[in-house]
Amino acid sequence: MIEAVALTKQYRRVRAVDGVTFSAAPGRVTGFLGLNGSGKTTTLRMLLGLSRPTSGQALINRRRFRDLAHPLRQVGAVLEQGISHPGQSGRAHLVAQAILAGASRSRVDALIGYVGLADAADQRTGDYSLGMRQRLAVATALLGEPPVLILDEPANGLDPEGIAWLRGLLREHADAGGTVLISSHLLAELAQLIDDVVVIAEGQVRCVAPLAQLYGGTTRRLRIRGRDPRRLWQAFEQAGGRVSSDGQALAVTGLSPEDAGEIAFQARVPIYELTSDAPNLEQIFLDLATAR
Ligand SMILES: Nc1ncnc2c1ncn2[C@@H]1O[C@H](COP(=O)(O)OP(=O)(O)OP(=O)(O)O)[C@@H](O)[C@H]1O
Repeated sequence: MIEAVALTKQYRRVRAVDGVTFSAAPGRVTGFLGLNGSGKTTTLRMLLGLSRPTSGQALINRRRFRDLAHPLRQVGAVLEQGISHPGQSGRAHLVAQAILAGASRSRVDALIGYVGLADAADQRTGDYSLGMRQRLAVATALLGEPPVLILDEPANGLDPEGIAWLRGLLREHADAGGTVLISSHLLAELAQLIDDVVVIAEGQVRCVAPLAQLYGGTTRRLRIRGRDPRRLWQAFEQAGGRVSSDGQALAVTGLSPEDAGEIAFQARVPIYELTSDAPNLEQIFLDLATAR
């Protein structure tokens, strides 16, 4: 469990984080979303004990990071900065970090395979691609088998295969009862991955909701073509839908695809096409992240 309670960070003139309250629950992947400079990194650094809050509380499993008995066994972090010495191999880095995390050599070997670095483990990390460095950072975070994972923009530098890998890994972690908090400035990048959303803008929380609720709040538009458009138009309107036409197809809002199909069937009009606009997630996010 991760909790931010009225968390605030004031730098000299900048209030980077301003009364932020949210929680990330076990068994869920929580996306922490905001545009550049919105306060994500500052919040995560406070949760990880790397920056002291001006006021409010940053808690991991109900304790401040510095009060955790075995921090590396309770929380794993992937932060934006490079974590390894460029001259060191990935394996050497993990072996050194394993000592701090109280992890065994066999755990290191297992993690190298788990994050897909088996072929690159003995190369200098200075020669790693950004994606390989992200994989190494994830392996480092997992060394102490922590139930809580905090990741700052981990999808940066990953190709689609890497993102799919990360998605599988974090889902597995949450399904096993772990807590995952993952930041990004792109909602679409996380849409397949997260259960809950926290949107931050100008240091303040703008939205805390399950992802499904963000989707649900938008009205989907159906595009429908059938043999008798005029009859369909009437039938949809009678059922409470709002109908317009672009000359080729009807655009219908206010009805679900299931309703529209049933209504066409009742009206005995064969349907040639029935598609539903996917909600534009990036637009929903931008609206939230830029609203005042
Ligand atoms: N050490 C610091 N001293 C002064 N201001 C800072 C410091 N760290 C961050 N800030 C300011 O606080 C605000 C929030 O920064 P933060 O890095 O938390 O945002 P972010 O959402 O993580 O952005 P990004 O995605 O670009 O990393 C910014 O205006 C930033 O300039």
